[in-house]
Amino acid sequence: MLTFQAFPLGPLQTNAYVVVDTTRTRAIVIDPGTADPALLRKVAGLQVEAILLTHAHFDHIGGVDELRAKWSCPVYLHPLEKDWLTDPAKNGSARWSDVTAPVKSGPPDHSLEDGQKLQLLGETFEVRHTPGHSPGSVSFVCGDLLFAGDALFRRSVGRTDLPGGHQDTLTKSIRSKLYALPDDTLVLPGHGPATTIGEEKRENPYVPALP
Ligand SMILES: Nc1ccn([C@@H]2O[C@@H]3COP(=O)(O)O[C@H]3[C@H]2O)c(=O)n1
Repeated sequence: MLTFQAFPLGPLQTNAYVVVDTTRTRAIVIDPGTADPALLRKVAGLQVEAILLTHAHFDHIGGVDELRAKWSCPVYLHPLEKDWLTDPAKNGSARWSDVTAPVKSGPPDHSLEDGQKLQLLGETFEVRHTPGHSPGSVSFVCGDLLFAGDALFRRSVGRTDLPGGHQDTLTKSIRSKLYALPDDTLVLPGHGPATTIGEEKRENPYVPALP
């Protein structure tokens, strides 16, 4: 069985996830907001196969280059945000100098697209394009795990007032791409605690499931 651990990192306590394979030899990292020592200790001695980005706001990407350099692993990002890693204006770090220094890294190595199936850790990670919080937001489905980025939170959803955000688009993404998953799917969001699809369909005040 895959195992995973959340690391809430940085000024916005953004969840980075380390997912480890059944043999406990390989890992992937989702949304490394910083190259935090605890996260680095977790992957020390493992082969990091990839860094997956749900989107490229600064608080999800600050650890990208350090991890990529240490493990020579590729970085995956949706093409609508391909320029955001290299541009502090686009990734938001230029705007919020009160909470962050400018965040800048090299460009992504690979593009993600809706429906793509990534073979990582001996498992399939399906990409679902879930725009609305940002244009290139994606979620990753692996078995009964959903890495939802900032699309869906426990009893909340991502903000839609930032550049490229759009509320109706987010609502549509959540209903069509995430609520379509089985109720017992464990939702691992970009901020805050885990939840399940069934709970959010019943209890989420921002995007109730349609009857
Ligand atoms: N003090 C701050 C500074 C920045 N932000 C931005 O809001 C975004 C929420 O989604 P995110 O992808 O986690 O990125 C966050 C910041 O861009 C924020 O919400 N609050």
